[in-house]
Parts: sequence; structure tokens; C-alpha cells
Amino acid sequence: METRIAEIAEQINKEYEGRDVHLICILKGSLFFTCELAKRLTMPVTIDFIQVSSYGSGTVSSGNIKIKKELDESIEGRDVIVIEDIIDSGNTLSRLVPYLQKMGPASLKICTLLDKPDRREADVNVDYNGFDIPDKFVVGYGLDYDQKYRNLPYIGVIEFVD
Ligand SMILES: O=P(O)(O)OC[C@H]1O[C@H](OP(=O)(O)OP(=O)(O)O)[C@H](O)[C@@H]1O
Ligand code: HPA
Ligand SMILES: [Mg+2]
Repeated sequence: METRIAEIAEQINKEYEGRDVHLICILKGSLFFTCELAKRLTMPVTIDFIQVSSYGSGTVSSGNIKIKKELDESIEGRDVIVIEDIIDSGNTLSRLVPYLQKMGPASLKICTLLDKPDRREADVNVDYNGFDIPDKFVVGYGLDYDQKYRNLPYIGVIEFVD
């Protein structure tokens, strides 16, 4: 995990050389990934947080996103990288990206630790992706099931028994 995060950071360091980067961490899941990535970036970095929710306590996206916490700072004219822990149905980012684009960033890229391409319902252009994973509900490293297990220091699959 750390090796892959370091590789992504290196790629970002090269591509954004000489520029400042503004990271947007999508709470709460991408908190851990944002920290690990940010520590490895070498340019001047600023960080802001937004919280949107579509899952509630279930394992399937509701398709609607609600903004629960707005950004603190303007992103107009800034080089923005949105940090996600996972892209699953794509509903969260396919709604959030146009919302952020309207605020006039100089550039906007998407960086995710995990991608579940088999589950996609809405298109998302991913710029940096840690790992493609199969269609299993995963927890740990920031990812929750009903708000639990975010603190696991690894990614695990939840198995549901009836
Ligand atoms: O591609 P999607 O199907 O939209 O799923 C991905 C999103 O769902 C999760 O967030 P959630 O709404 O559970 O909030 P959380 O980060 O606080 O757990 C996850 O952190 C992503 O933001
Ligand atoms: O597999 C997942 N685990 C936790 N949260 C999620 N949000 C979308 N997919 C997932
Ligand atoms: Mg969640």
C-alpha cells in the first residue's frame, strides 16, 4: 500500500513540478489516504475538506449525494486534486466534479486509492488510481461499514452471512 502511494506521489511531484497543489479530501473515507499522499508531496500543498454522503449505513449507493460540509476556501484559479478512497458506482464523483468545475479551478484531477470498475453506473475520469479491486465491500484505511472499521491499518473484505 505505502509503496503504491509513494509511486502516485512521485508521479504527482513530476507532473506538478513548479506549481502549488490544492488537495480536496472527501470526508471521511479519504482522510487516511490524503495524509499518506500529502506527506510524500514535495511542492507547496494546501488541503481542504468537503463531505458528501450517498451511502448512509448500507453497502449500495443511494444515487443522490448530499453536501454535508462545504469547502472552506475558494478553488478559483487553483490546481486542484480531488482525493478519494474509493470509486464504486461513480455516483459521488460524477456529481461532485461538475459542481467543483463550476467554481473555476485552473485544473482539476482525480486521485483515488481504490477503483471498483465492475460497479460503475456513472462515468468518472480517473487521473491517478492506486489499485483496481473486484466487486467486494471493503473496509479499513479510512473505508467504513456503518462508520466502523475505518481505523484498520489494512484493507479487508467484509463478508456478510445470513
Ligand atoms: O462511487 P460511489 O458509489 O459514489 O462510492 C464512493 C464513495 O462512497 C464512500 O463515501 P460515503 O458516502 O460512504 O462517505 P464516507 O467517506 O464518510 O464513508 C466513499 O468514501 C466514496 O466517497
Ligand atoms: O467497498 C466499499 N467499502 C466502503 N465504503 C464504500 N463506499 C463505496 N464502496 C465502498
Ligand atoms: Mg462510507
